[in-house]
Amino acid sequence: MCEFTYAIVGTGALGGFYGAKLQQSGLNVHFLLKSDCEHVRQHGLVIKSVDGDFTLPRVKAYSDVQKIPACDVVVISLKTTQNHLLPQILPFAVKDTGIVLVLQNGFGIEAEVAQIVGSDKVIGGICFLTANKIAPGYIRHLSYKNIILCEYTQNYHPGGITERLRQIGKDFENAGIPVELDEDLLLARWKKLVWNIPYNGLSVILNATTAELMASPDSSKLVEELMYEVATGAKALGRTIPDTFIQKMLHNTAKMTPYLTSMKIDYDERRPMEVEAIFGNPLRMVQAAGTNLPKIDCLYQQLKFLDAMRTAR
Ligand SMILES: NC(=O)c1ccc[n+]([C@@H]2O[C@H](COP(=O)([O-])OP(=O)(O)OC[C@H]3O[C@@H](n4cnc5c(N)ncnc54)[C@H](OP(=O)(O)O)[C@@H]3O)[C@@H](O)[C@H]2O)c1
Ligand SMILES: CC(C)(CO)[C@@H](O)C(=O)[O-]
Repeated sequence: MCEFTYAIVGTGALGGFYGAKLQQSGLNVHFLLKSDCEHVRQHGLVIKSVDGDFTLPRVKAYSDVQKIPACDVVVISLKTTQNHLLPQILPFAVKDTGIVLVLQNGFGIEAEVAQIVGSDKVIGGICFLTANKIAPGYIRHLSYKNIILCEYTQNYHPGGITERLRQIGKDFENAGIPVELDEDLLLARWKKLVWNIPYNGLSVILNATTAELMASPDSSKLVEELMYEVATGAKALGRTIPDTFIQKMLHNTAKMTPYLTSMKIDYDERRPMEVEAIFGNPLRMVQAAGTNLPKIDCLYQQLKFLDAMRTAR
């Protein structure tokens, strides 16, 4: 089987980390950047990682997508707030026989990408990573790194384990990233929302770290109630999230090093927050199935208000 070539669309914390690991393992990786392009072209990428630091002094860095050779796998690692750019990017970056791998948080992005490239070209990846970009081309990897990979199919029907899924999985595994292949993208995405909905949302509204949210009986109760409401949403779409999964998330997060969510960092730095991908899209899908999620909806309205205030002030 031929070696896949990779394009990283958005070389920030997540794209920079995974892209650098793939290149370090010997693969041919092309990096699309915006403000950091010139710096990275000159100095490469620096990864400061709990697993060991490394530098890639030479990387193929581009600011113009039309200059990237079409690749076998195009990894979307922009913030979802920039996804309106994808129709201008993806048709150039992906080969006719290629695949688009969505590594962003949230729900419903694969369906949007399928509108651009076709539903047979889309794979979803759920990332358990804590990393930040702390300077141009400088990424700090704090903990976790594993990915769940799933085929996307129209209407999120379980997609099976395909050969191409296995090959991408192997590429990441060879790069030192633990990968799980799963058949059910919809369930995997909703399980990730069990974490992102309460912690991302409440960290902004209550101005708190994960540790602070878990230390107070009031906020930890709210976290738990929101998690159960996510499970209700998944159930409305025909998927079951077991209680044991929720209890494990609560337990693991309580033990986690105090963590400022990416939504909180975006809010504090006055950047747009990923409100639609993490809250709006899942809420709309569940509402279309006839179910309301009042606590999540309340959080969504508050976050939308704060997001709008960022540009109004
Ligand atoms: N970081 C994590 O640990 C983590 C974990 C799980 C999931 N995620 C998800 O992964 C996604 C990416 O998050 P992130 O933390 O990696 O964000 P990030 O550090 O902000 O990276 C996004 C990158 O995209 C670049 N970009 C924006 N517009 C661009 C354009 N037109 N062309 C090329 N590059 C462009 C940005 O460059 P500029 O800085 O120049 O704007 C930035 O470096 C999000 O959906 C997030 O929720 C992240
Ligand atoms: C949940 C998380 C903190 C760690 O897996 C991270 O993946 C994230 O911010 O979504």
